[in-house]
Amino acid sequence: MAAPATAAGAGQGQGEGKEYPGRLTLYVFLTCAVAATGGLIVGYDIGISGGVTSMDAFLQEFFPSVYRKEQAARGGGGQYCKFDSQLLTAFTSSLYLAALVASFFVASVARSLGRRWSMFGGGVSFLAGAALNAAARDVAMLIVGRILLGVGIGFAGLSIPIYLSEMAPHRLRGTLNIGLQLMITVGIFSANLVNYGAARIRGGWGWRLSLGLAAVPAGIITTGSLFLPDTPSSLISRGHHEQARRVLRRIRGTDDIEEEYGDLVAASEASGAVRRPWLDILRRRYRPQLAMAVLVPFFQQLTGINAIMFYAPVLFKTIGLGGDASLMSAVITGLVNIAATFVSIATVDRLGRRKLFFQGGCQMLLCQIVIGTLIGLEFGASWDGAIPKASAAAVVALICVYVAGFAWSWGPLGILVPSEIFPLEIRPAGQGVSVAVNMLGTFAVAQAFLPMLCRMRFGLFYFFGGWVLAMTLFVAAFLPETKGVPIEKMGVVWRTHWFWKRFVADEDGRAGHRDVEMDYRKADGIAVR
Ligand SMILES: OC[C@H]1O[C@](O)(CO)[C@@H](O)[C@@H]1O
Repeated sequence: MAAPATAAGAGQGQGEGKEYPGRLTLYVFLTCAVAATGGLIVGYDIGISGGVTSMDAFLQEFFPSVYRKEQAARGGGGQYCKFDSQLLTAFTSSLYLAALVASFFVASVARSLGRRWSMFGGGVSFLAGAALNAAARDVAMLIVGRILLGVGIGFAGLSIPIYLSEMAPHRLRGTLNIGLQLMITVGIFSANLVNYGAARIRGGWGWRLSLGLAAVPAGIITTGSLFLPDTPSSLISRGHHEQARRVLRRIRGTDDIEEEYGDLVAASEASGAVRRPWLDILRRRYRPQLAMAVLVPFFQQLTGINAIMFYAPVLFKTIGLGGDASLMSAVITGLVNIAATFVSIATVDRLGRRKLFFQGGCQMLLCQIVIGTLIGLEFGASWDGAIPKASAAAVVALICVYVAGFAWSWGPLGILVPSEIFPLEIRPAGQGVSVAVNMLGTFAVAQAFLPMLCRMRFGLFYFFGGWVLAMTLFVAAFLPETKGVPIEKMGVVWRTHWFWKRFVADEDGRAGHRDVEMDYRKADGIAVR
């Protein structure tokens, strides 16, 4: 059923979209669900490292000096610094550097072989990494394994968000895209559970189980991707027109796909002129998208979320909860993370991206101020002994509220927004930039968190809080609303934005999308200059 086009607000560049015929079919839902399972590998890895690096047997075997330091701190004193070791953080963060490097060449694979094969490649590399890690005999094996996992994550992080955004009917793009973040949160949570169980295994081999079980999510996406069709956009841009039509008919559940197909072809033809996406992306007319591809993931990581995700067990141990209690608390934050992601799924295409960013930002900021103050008051600058039970419980509760705020705002939207703003010709390159920045940010936080906790102590929460304030103001002023705008017509949100229009306007004539966008703007009652 074709609904009439609705009017789009200009102001912030908000655009309500037009409607193509078709509906949400079971088929598109299932393909998106299978693709989203790739998020499990990303999440599993984020959740597993913190728990493993707090297991005594693992530390004794690979990082004996950290182990001795931790033992010495058990009697009290030095709480903020007991886990500070560069080698230990290198274990955690080597993966993110590898993913960063991988995201640069995956863009070419996604462009020339399609989104599906890049997902498959990611799964295979991740499988190999899991095997190597589970069998590790020395730090070198551990780190090579982590690098393979990182390459897997680079592949998945680049191709899955694009896949989802290209398959989804645009009215439900947010909802379906967030399936990926949902799977990331499920991955983190499963990893926390596995760690909780593995830490209890006698004989000190629990960490092998934790690292080896990464093969399960890797197996799921590797096999799953073999059954997925490629996206219509990707098929068209590689010249498979009939196949693209077939997929479009099937995913929209109607034969009346010519209008959408025509727009996709127009977008693809416009993009045909772009032969060097890595250079073209630097052109002035792509400046708004490039700015977002860099800043959105950069800010996402500076919320400080991964300080919690990686190190929740360490952090909770640091504030004096026992080993088990701290893993258990990490499990609780994991559950909150999943549950709150559903809020985003349910509201993102109705409320829009901006409202969620704004509400989530305010909630995180408040929590960070209160947590910092609470820990500061309890411990001050010198940290001796454990925090009283009531205060520790309050910190855990506040961290949950903070995680919830993140999970319906910057978590999913940090993936969704970059995947939906780029025109086809530079979409993989743009997503590559976004994944690279995300990985760099994740790496920096992973690497810097323990030394920062050691030096800034409770002030660390204020540090991240300051960034959350900055990003919330940034969104208010610079991020246009993208809900409901067809992905191939996204150019309109920049052309009607108070700030960004100056970058896109002067190259209009050469933009290629001009006609398509003009039609869209006329249809939607947007003033055409
Ligand atoms: O759910 C939290 C997780 O979500 C991400 O931000 C990905 O969007 C990760 O970096 C983080 O660990």
